[in-house]
Amino acid sequence: MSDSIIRIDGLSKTFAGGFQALRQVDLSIQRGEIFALLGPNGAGKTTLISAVCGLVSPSQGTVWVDGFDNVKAYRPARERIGLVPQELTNEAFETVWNTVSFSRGLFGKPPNPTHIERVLKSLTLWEKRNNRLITLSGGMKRRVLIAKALSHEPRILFLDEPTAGVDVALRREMWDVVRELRDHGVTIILTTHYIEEAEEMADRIGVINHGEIVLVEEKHALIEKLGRKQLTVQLFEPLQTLPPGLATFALTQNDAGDELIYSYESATQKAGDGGISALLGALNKAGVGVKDLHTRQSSLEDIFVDLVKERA
Ligand SMILES: Nc1ncnc2c1ncn2[C@@H]1O[C@H](COP(=O)(O)OP(=O)(O)OP(=O)(O)O)[C@@H](O)[C@H]1O
Repeated sequence: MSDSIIRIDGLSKTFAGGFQALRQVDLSIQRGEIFALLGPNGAGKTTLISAVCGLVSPSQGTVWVDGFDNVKAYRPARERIGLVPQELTNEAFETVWNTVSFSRGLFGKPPNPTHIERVLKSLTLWEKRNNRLITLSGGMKRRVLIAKALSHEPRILFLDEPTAGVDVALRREMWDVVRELRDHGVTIILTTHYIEEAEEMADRIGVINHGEIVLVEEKHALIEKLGRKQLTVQLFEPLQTLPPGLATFALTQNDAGDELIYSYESATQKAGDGGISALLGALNKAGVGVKDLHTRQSSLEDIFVDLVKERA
């Protein structure tokens, strides 16, 4: 058997109003991996994380955290988990040092300034330790959230949408931080809407929809499946028939005949017909005037819709 740090068995959650947010979820998280949980709004990601962290009580099923039942052995299970929420709440006037130290205290752990110092240094927050949170940049605030979650030395870190609404530079910075934590042996579970984030970070990807895990797959296998792109070629003149030189390409035309739509695999770029440059060459050779080009990658939303349709 592989080494699971979290095992979720038959987990269901029906809220008081009767809404079923989780349906018989079975999932194992491997020790030391980065697992990305993807799903559209309302899919059940936060409910699932909350149930694992013991913040939502399941209607059915069991969660094992490092061998501890998270209901019957709540304390040791919860102690192993750090949870990074999306936003800081109500601590604007507290200093970085105090807020991170206080988080440790919430787990009943004795003060350990050496650990807090190590965490702050590893997140490049050490220079800011006496700053009030209100004076920090957005990126620094996100790092404080991670520092708080690491203050009690958890082995597992949950990150709920770690880069929602942040710019590209900061997103890359967050990714580096997460990777470094993994290199130090922390198991990471993150939720995200960004395919790019999952693509960049995750060892494995799970997709949840309508409270059901619809797929769990090793990243590379998933990207092979999902990474489709579309190139739309706008023409100066509508084409009545495709010139023979274009017959080898997987093209469709719009009704007006002035757009050609070409689908190809983005992840591998291994189109058997030679790909975009060959297509443009063939258009040129056939004397077809190209007005404009657009590429479009399947969005996560598209992918989910496809996944759900496939499994309907
Ligand atoms: N306390 C609650 N009572 C009733 N329904 C709830 C409660 N909390 C969540 N839900 C519902 O459960 C479903 C799943 O919500 P959840 O927050 O887990 O989704 P999510 O995948 O995290 O979505 P998002 O990406 O929007 O954060 C939603 O339809 C939500 O309205």
